[in-house]
Amino acid sequence: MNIIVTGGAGFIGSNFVYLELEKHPEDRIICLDKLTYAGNLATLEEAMKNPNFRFVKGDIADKECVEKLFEEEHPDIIVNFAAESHVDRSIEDPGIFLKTNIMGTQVLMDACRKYGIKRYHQVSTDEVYGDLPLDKPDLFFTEDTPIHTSSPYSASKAGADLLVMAYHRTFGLPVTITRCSNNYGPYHFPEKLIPLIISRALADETLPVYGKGENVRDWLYVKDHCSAIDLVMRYGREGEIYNVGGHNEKSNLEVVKTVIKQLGKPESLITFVTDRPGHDMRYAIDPTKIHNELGWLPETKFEDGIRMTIDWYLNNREWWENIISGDYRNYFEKMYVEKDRA
Ligand SMILES: Cc1cn([C@H]2C[C@H](O)[C@@H](COP(=O)(O)OP(=O)(O)O[C@H]3O[C@H](C)C(=O)[C@H](O)[C@H]3O)O2)c(=O)[nH]c1=O
Repeated sequence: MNIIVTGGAGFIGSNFVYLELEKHPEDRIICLDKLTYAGNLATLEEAMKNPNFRFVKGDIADKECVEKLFEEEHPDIIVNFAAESHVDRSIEDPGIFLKTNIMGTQVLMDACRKYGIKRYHQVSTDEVYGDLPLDKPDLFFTEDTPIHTSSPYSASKAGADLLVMAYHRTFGLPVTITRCSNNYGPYHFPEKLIPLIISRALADETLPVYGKGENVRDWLYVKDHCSAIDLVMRYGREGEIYNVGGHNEKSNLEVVKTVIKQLGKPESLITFVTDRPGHDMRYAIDPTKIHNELGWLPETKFEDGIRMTIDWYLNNREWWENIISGDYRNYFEKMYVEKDRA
């Protein structure tokens, strides 16, 4: 099969490219990526050596570029990872989130209708469900939980999900959606909590924790997430949504302290900073449906996953040091350090 992976130079997309090349050597993987600040060709260096892999630089919201690729590659499956994903950035500047996450999804699906495909798979997020309270630990997001978004980011992802389901109902497009909890693992861009804490702790810099650090996230090792997507896009039922979660709920402070401890750094680096506006309190996923229908379960315990992740960052310093020594450093200072002083 020919599979177009959009956003394949980003965090989850690149992990997915590697999983597909290894698990399905019979398939051809075409990566379409705009190479925004969060995309990185260095991440795909190994994939580039594989004759079954092709990289194309382009924007999913660019109709001409997308149609040209469909004409060249005759894809069977499209997996859409391409998205602006950072909640804080969406609060600063929502426009690009709507353009890429919603309009980009529309352009891709229109191409699917025009040229015909076997499956369009949308990679979505549990943030579309909003949040859960801390004092009701037995509540989880299921696929029937109503959409209730908090940030421009989650609203844009929810808008895209609604559009995907509308294309299924109205045009009969063979679609599936997965909604995942927070991913962590190799190639995670160091603006996100875990890699940010690792990279800053290694440099003995302050570690910004929003509010009191009580917010809870359900951490999912990225490779487990990728294997779930692989199953759903091949064997999931058309028109269905599948939640993908790790059952690894941790408060942000717990996560930060775990990383600091493993790196042998002092807790005095922790700095409590102004909270994120509209900050979701708790995410927790019930993955019963994907387990019952497709036999998927997360394989990686948080204790193992975080150790592997820290080791990866220790062994791949060049990858993230190149990122944080560039423009991103200025962005970070503006977003966190100045805010902290205010
Ligand atoms: C960057 C940063 C974050 N935080 C807090 C904010 C959150 O409660 C938690 C994780 O934040 P992060 O921005 O890494 O991830 P989320 O906002 O939970 O969203 C992530 O997971 C979902 C599922 C997606 O869909 C998003 O695309 C993805 O970015 O740590 C801090 O306390 N300090 C910091 O410096």
